[in-house]
Amino acid sequence: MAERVVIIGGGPGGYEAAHVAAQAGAEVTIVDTDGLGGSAVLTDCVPSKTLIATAEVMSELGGAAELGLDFTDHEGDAATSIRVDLGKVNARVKALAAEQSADIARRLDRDGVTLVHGRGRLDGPDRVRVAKADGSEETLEADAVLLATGAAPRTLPTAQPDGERILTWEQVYDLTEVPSELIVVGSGVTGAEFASAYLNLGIPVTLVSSRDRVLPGEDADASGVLEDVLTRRGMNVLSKSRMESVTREGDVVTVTLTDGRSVQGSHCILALGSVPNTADMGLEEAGVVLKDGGFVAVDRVSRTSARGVYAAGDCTGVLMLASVAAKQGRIAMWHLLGDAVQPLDLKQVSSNVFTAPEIATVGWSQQAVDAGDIQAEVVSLPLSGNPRAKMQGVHDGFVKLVCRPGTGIVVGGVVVGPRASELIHPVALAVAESLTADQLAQAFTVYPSMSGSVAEAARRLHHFRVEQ
Ligand SMILES: Cc1cc2nc3c(=O)[nH]c(=O)nc-3n(C[C@H](O)[C@H](O)[C@H](O)COP(=O)(O)OP(=O)(O)OC[C@H]3O[C@@H](n4cnc5c(N)ncnc54)[C@H](O)[C@@H]3O)c2cc1C
Ligand SMILES: NC(=O)c1ccc[n+]([C@@H]2O[C@H](COP(=O)([O-])OP(=O)(O)OC[C@H]3O[C@@H](n4cnc5c(N)ncnc54)[C@H](O)[C@@H]3O)[C@@H](O)[C@H]2O)c1
Repeated sequence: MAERVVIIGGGPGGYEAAHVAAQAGAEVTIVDTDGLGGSAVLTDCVPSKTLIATAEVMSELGGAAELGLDFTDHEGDAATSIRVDLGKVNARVKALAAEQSADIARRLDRDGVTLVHGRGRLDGPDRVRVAKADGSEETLEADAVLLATGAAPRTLPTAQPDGERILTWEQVYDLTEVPSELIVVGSGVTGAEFASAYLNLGIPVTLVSSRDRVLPGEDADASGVLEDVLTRRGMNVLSKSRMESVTREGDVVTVTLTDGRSVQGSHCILALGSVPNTADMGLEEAGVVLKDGGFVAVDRVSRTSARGVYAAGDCTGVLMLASVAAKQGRIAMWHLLGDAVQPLDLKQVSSNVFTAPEIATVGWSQQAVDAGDIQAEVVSLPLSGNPRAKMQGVHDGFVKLVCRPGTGIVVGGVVVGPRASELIHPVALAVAESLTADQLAQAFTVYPSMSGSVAEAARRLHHFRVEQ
């Protein structure tokens, strides 16, 4: 008899696992509350990158004068005024997210996956109870369960979203009018991306950052470049500033800081991190151990502490990325169904911060090298010397490579610049395949191209070995 797999949560952790299990012949059911694609497709990853696509065009137009495009008429007045129609942008964002969700539903249907709408909870390790919107309940028996319930925006009792002017990142797409003065609280990846996007859409932005720099988790040189660019473009970055509360009076939102200062604006986005969707799910009763903050504890093949119960994605708190969620989900199913499986290796994950400029990273970091966690050489090359960058008016950014001293094997890298998300791929390939810097340098790059800087950085790591 086919294995009965029940997956709770229809985001990338859940739906990618469903494909693997269905293709292997399992009988698969996804239980989901919000719609297939999960937060990744409906509220987080896809909508934010669609918004950022519009912001990117605005940002490129901002640099057009340097390339000889004149936006003024003969009297020197602006002949073309470019303004964002946020209503239109957000309608496009929502339509695209809905279409992607429908696309995922069609593909799962084709694979024979059953979808049950409702909220799932464990009733022991091998039974899932689903509470449906109409008040009815369904019980699903399972040989294995995958928890893939994701996470939700963190708020504070003193900073409660009202959905109009005090917003979580999930609520920004209901805006139809352009904020006159936006305050973004939190300078992690979410906060930095929204602050950068709205700034590039022409909106004055204040970024409240509790740490001494934006993106405290990223490469220090990269976040330095970003902060420099953001402040040059007019962003008000308040560092070492912790928000105490957010209040609203009429059209004015006030963010009060713990040191007594306050900042006012028309709208505020809270980007304070996430909390896992693991409460009231019968997890601990079923033997599933939770870590600090309520995240599900898993091993590198996505097993929880309860036999037959796996977990994937943001609910595990392991590098909260859509790509990692999907990989954890697939690994869980490969392991369950006895297929060849390689445990999750976070050192191979490439990620990108979609700010302008973008920051892409893979493998070991310079921070780890500096801390002595790994012995490695680091080379950094500014993009400003790259011929293509000069032609395109790109002044900020760099390529950094991290490589083992003896073997020359590339173990990490950072790219800061336009489309860094694409430029990181050769470095990710080198890390995944244990290529040496010499091998990376040997491959032809197009002249002129930004990727020429990746090869140039690799050439800098070459050590001449002269025969004695
Ligand atoms: C603003 C923002 C931008 C991001 N951008 C990127 C990006 O560019 N690239 C990237 O790789 N990552 C990005 N991420 C991270 C990415 O969105 C998450 O890592 C990803 O969504 C995790 O997928 P998941 O399957 O674990 O959960 P989710 O996508 O959150 O899906 C979980 C689903 O389960 C449902 N659910 C919850 N509880 C239950 C229950 N009890 N019963 C049934 N269903 C339930 C939820 O409603 C949801 O639909 C971004 C995150 C944010 C906040
Ligand atoms: N492009 C992407 O892939 C992408 C985009 C967004 C998020 N994500 C992922 O989602 C995860 C979460 O990122 P995030 O940025 O949402 O959360 P985070 O936890 O990384 O950052 C939240 C920030 O808010 C700050 N903060 C908390 N309380 C505060 C207060 N009272 N005042 C001021 N600052 C305060 C914290 O110090 C922290 O720096 C990350 O793992 C990230 O990789 C990925």
